Amino acid sequence: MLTEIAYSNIRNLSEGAFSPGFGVNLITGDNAAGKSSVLEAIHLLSLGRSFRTSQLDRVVSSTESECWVRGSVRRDGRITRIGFQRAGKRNRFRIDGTDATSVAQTARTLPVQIIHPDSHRLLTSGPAHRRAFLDWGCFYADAGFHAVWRQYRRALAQYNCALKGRIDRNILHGLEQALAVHGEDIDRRRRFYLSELLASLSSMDPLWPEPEDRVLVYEPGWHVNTPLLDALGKHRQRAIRFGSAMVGPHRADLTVLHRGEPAATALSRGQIKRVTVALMLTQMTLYESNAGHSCTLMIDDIASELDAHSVRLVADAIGKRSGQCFVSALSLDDAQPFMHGDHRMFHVEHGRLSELL
Ligand SMILES: Nc1ncnc2c1ncn2[C@@H]1O[C@H](COP(=O)(O)OP(=O)(O)OP(=O)(O)O)[C@@H](O)[C@H]1O
Repeated sequence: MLTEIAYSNIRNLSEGAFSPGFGVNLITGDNAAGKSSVLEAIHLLSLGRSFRTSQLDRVVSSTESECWVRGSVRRDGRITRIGFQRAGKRNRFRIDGTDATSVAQTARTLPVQIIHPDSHRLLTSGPAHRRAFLDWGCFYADAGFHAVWRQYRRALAQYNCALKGRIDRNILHGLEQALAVHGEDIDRRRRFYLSELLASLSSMDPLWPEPEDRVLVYEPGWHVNTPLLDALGKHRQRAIRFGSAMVGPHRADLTVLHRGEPAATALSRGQIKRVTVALMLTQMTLYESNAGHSCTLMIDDIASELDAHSVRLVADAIGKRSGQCFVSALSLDDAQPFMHGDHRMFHVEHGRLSELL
């Protein structure tokens, strides 16, 4: 768990620090006070990226050229200090006073999961969101996944360059072999992870409308009964025409069906949000039971578009797990359903955070 956090120049947060508690940490404040920016700081500390934008420069205070976040993480009685700095176009990650070799190190030290107003895009937007969801689970559940995934991405980038004729096309076949080996490995790992996730889904049944009608369909990104190498060869001419690989795990998808129809069109907006929360919480609790330690959960403005009953269901589902959680809300009234057990309250005003005692 995160025991200390300090930050500088994250959007409207100039400089600040606080000590969150083990249970629920409520962060209240008016619109534009800086609540989401506090959660963004924690997200940056773990993953070096924002959950709101892919352009990190937007996160740095507009009048400054750099930002940083530092934190202390306690696990099994040991404290690890981690840090993230964005200066100019450069990101730097630190662990216990030395540069981290990759962001995977800080991500594993402080696993985080965030549920925010756009999380429903997991169901309503393109397959990239669902692949990211699957790969989040694989990354934390499977120590070997990240290395294979990187090898695949590297081979894919080279393959796409060769398809466009930027490098020698004679190497296409060799690259297809590398893509097939790593791609089938990714697929095997995703399938294994998914089987575990499916077995755990029932723990969040109260959040699903008619859970008995729920079906999740995984599509690997190429024809199921064909070896990936053959599929790549078969689609090579099309790939040359479009300048990118047509098949492979980078084209995978996971469709959630409700009564046989895609949940994105069969369910209401509020139901989609509940199902999204159910999927993300299942993923987190699965991680926590496999890893034996908790993940830091952040919930940004959950009340938006959910009725009181749905908020209560989400709060009950969250209350079942023990572990650190940050909840942002406009008022203490909105946050009331989450105030169970051990909780601390913080208030943000014009980018300044203080604890409510
Ligand atoms: N790069 C930046 N530099 C300075 N301020 C910024 C920057 N990016 C955004 N802001 C401002 O920071 C403020 C805080 O935004 P934030 O989204 O954290 O507020 P919030 O409390 O979560 O609001 P809401 O309840 O409306 O979601 C806003 O006024 C926003 O315009």
